[in-house]
Amino acid sequence: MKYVIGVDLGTSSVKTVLVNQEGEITGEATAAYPLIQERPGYSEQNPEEWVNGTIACLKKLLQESGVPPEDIDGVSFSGQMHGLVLLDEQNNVLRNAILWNDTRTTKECREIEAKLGDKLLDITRNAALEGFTLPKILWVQKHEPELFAKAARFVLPKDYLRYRMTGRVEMEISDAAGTLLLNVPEGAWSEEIAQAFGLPEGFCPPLVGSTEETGTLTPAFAGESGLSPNTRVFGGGADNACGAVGAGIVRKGDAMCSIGTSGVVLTYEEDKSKDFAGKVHFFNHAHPGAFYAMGVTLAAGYSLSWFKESLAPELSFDELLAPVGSLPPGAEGLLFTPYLVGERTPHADSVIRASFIGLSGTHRREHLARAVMEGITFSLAESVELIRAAGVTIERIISIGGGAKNPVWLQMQADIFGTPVVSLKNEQGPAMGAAMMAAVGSGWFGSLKECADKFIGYGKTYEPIPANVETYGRLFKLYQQVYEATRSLNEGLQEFRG
Ligand SMILES: Nc1ncnc2c1ncn2[C@@H]1O[C@H](COP(=O)(O)OP(=O)(O)O)[C@@H](O)[C@H]1O
Ligand SMILES: O=C(CO)[C@@H](O)[C@H](O)COP(=O)(O)O
Repeated sequence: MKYVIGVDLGTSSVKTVLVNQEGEITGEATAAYPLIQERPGYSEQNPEEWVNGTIACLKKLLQESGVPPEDIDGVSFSGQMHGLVLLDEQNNVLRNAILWNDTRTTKECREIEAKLGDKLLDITRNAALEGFTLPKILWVQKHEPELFAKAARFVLPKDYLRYRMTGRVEMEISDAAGTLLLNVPEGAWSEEIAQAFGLPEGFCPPLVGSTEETGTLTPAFAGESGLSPNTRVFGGGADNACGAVGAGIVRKGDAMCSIGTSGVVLTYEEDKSKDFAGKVHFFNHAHPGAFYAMGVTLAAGYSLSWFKESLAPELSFDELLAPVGSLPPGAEGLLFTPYLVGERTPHADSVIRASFIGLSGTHRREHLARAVMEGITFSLAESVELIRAAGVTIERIISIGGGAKNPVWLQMQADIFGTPVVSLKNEQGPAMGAAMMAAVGSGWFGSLKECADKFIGYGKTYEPIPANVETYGRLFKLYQQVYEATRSLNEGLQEFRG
């Protein structure tokens, strides 16, 4: 039997999975690493931690599985998006990586908008957000000019890890899409943008595709990890592209709803001219020539885990949610907006905070829990609405993440989105998507579509219940008013925040 490895380089940990030719996970290892948060809004990591964590995982994977290294055909990656890793001429790391959830770059975003005007959307198809990479580059250029003068190129987190494994500096395209330096429809670096911000020649590394081979392991990395130096290494993808591949979102009409710590609604797109006016992200997919549109709710599962930790830490999620199914849609007049850490889609707003609206003396803990689940789903429904408004037909939504573990929530998603919602039989997340890229790269399948047909099994389908769809339609209109109604209140409260 042959194997591939998927490496999911996340924000809090790296997870590696060993997958056989049947698509079965035969080994798994994770290693955590810290966030460095020196000031409010700052979020950094030391790239060396990613490399050390990955080596530890690979060693464990080999030891525990007993699989001979020569039977592992290939390795590929899923990466936390947008993080800036600056390299000097010799490819030494110049400073800690500045991560996707670092929000120090509001000024730089406004500068990008002022300098590029309409060209920003025409070329990158995305709005300037603090999380993206170009604003981080401009921040270093402005605040650390001596260090920036030494910067020869930049890479993203998983591309740095791949460089350390192969010795080749390349950037994979689905991840490059989140830099604001890529011409997304053309799938090529935008020289115009690089020049507009005075970035040196060669600053953007050569692009590679997700299933494209990027060499084999260096003898040094093979020695440290225990893998064979003949192991082939493939491009990989942005974590959301890998999540989509791992959920089988590789065909027109397919959409994904992921409720993890954050929440994502994502649709597969083939038309590169599709115009979302920057209201949702539009990125290159891992499938060559394809794209995806994506809306993000920053505190999705996080809102429910905050609620559980604050009000019922002694209960499991299943215990907390057990009474929720007997309540009617709307939790008897209670709405929740999930803005615990600000929001991204449809309101890119770091100041807004969450609200319960309509709280009454008759409400009990289960009403609040239901309102939180509904509020998270309404927020994701705003992304669904924006994507549909651009003319996209969504035939079914594959639901993944912690939120897909609860059948009441899956039915709620079908009723609020007004679309059949399908769970996966054996969900493995972005690491599986990464392994699938290695499987296709290794020649096991002709395409990611073929691989998805073999590796991914669907579970139950939840059909929308017409009476609930009607009730939620009315509640959604009220929910959508809460943002504007609470915006200036939150601006006023900002000075009192800890
Ligand atoms: N049994 C459950 N029922 C409903 N929601 C759950 C359950 N378990 C976890 N969750 C939700 O899923 C979230 C975690 O999802 P997960 O996909 O593991 O997130 P991540 O990988 O981003 O940490 C939690 O914050 C919680 O809101
Ligand atoms: O910023 C984005 C996408 O635009 C995030 O999806 C990060 O890529 C999240 O990484 P993890 O939380 O999955 O580590």
